[in-house]
Amino acid sequence: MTSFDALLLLSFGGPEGPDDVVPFLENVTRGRNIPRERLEEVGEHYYLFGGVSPINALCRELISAIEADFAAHGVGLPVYWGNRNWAPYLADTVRQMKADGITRAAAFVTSAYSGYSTNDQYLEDIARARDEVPDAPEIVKLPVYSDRPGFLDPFADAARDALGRLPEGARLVFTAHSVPLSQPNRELYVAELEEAARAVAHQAAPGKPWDLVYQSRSGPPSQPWLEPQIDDHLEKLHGEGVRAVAAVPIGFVSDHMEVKYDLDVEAADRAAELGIAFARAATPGADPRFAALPRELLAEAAGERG
Ligand SMILES: CC1=C(CCC(=O)O)c2cc3nc(cc4[nH]c(cc5[nH]c(cc1n2)c(C)c5CCC(=O)O)c(CCC(=O)O)c4C)C(CCC(=O)O)=C3C
Ligand SMILES: [Fe+2]
Repeated sequence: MTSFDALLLLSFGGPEGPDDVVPFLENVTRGRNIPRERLEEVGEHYYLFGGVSPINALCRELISAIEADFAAHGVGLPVYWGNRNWAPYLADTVRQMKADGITRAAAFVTSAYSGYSTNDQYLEDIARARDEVPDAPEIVKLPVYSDRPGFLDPFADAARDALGRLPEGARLVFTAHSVPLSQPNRELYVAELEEAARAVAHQAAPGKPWDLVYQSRSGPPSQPWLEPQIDDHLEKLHGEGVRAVAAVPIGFVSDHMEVKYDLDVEAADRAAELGIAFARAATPGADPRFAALPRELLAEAAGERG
């Protein structure tokens, strides 16, 4: 760990009250060609929860769990937190790190996969934030971790738990955030999602069928995105006689708005209409095994540098 002097938790950010919702959505979608109706619809999801996204509280919980893991293993690094789209903004965090004398930080991102939205865009965030701060500390993004037990094992337990709440013969349905087919590195994102889903299915329900589908589609209807969407897939499964579904949000690390609304409200409603029993598996969140990942990745990254 000697080659790093801080850990940076890098996340998406979310609104913390009703007045934050519109400016947050403007930050997220600046220059991204998202239809106005879609934004108004997503705004309503946030207002339904008092304008508060769950994501910032989840980051605070994860930081506490990482700090506990560091303390238990004698790692003395401070943990910083910065976001792409809401306070604490990454540039402000980098400025604070500089003021504190940090020279070389490792970044743990709250997204496990390769792909533009899930990896490359966070690298752009780091570069932009560093540009804003004179003599900014070096920031090295830790590798993607969708194949690590610290990420997969909590999902496997959660998938088993969700199946346990359903009648026999329930189908495991993994979900991830859809992205445009034109997005750079989309193939890598999909390949890693399939690998992760296969590994969790193998642990939670060996030999049973499973599916990988998508959720939270955005963008103009004319633009093709990854499919099928979970709602359409529920209909198809219903047609095949499936009467129970355990949804596993393998594309996410915590229960943020896409999970709380798009799965727990929207997909759950659709399942109820179809007469499908529906259970949603928990995400890793602040699971100690997940919170140990930054330390494990740090040790590997430091080791590689000798
Ligand atoms: C792959 C992926 C992840 C997983 C990786 C990761 O976790 O980073 C993710 C996470 C998240 N996405 C989030 C929120 C939003 N994403 C949007 C829009 C978009 N997401 C996209 C992709 C992804 N998004 C894309 C291709 C767009 C279109 C615009 C663009 O090309 O950028 C919009 C605009 C409205 C809408 O169109 O939905 C919002 C509000 C939140 C916060 C939730 C909370 O507040 O709890 C989180 C964690
Ligand atoms: Fe998103």
